[in-house]
Amino acid sequence: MTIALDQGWLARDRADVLRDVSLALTPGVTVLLGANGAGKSTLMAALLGLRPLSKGSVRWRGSRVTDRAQWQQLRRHTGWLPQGFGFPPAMTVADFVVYAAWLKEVPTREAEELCAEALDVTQMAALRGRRLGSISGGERQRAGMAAALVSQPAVLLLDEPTSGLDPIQRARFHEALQRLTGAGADTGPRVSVLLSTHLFEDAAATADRIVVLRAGSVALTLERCDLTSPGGELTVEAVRQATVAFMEPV
Ligand SMILES: Nc1ncnc2c1ncn2[C@@H]1O[C@H](COP(=O)(O)OP(=O)(O)OP(=O)(O)O)[C@@H](O)[C@H]1O
Repeated sequence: MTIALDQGWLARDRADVLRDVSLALTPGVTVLLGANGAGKSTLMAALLGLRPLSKGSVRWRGSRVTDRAQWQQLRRHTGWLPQGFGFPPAMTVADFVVYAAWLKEVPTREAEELCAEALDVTQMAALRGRRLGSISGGERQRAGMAAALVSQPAVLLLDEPTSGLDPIQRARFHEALQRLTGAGADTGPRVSVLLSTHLFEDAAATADRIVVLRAGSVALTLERCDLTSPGGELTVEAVRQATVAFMEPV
């Protein structure tokens, strides 16, 4: 199952925030790199239908998304962890994930099991009774990821989920993502993840492919195999060398 943006243009205040962007999300992790203001969050908002395109279209399961029912279908099958999301501090981790399941209209009889699975994948089960205001930033981001994936979405949009996390919490987040999307994951068909970040380390640890956005346009697309060493390893330095020139201002 894929979500795609076809020749998407989005103009605001006389500037083009997105300029003729075409991108198809396929199973695995697509890491979206780009300088501040390149349009990463706007691209996610466009995929979710939160920003109407001036030109172009979003496609879901091969069809253009045009009417309300189609947008509802897309949203039902898409999880989203927005950048700088405000968490209700008094809510427990488990209640937060249950609430997300309710918002996504997960049937009650399935909700308990799916919440437990989401907490397990994100390694948050031991913290299920803790209030969101009493856990670390990294744990909150993993709770946010659990909430985003509780409805078993086909597509998961993660907007700078590792921003502000220390190296250990970043590694825990990478592990959670690998548990969700990696070979042998027992969550059924592989999820298509779009993860925006400023960290080459995120790309090296998680990317199946890398897309660099520059001034609202796709400047570079690379598959993991384009960058890996003969031993199959993808280093931070290899990501940096391949991408940094494409992030310079135009
Ligand atoms: N609501 C808005 N109205 C007008 N311009 C906007 C709006 N939202 C974003 N922009 C502009 O669109 C451009 C892209 O912003 P966006 O937040 O998508 O970039 P980004 O790549 O996610 O940046 P960052 O890495 O800083 O999060 C910026 O120039 C921004 O000023």
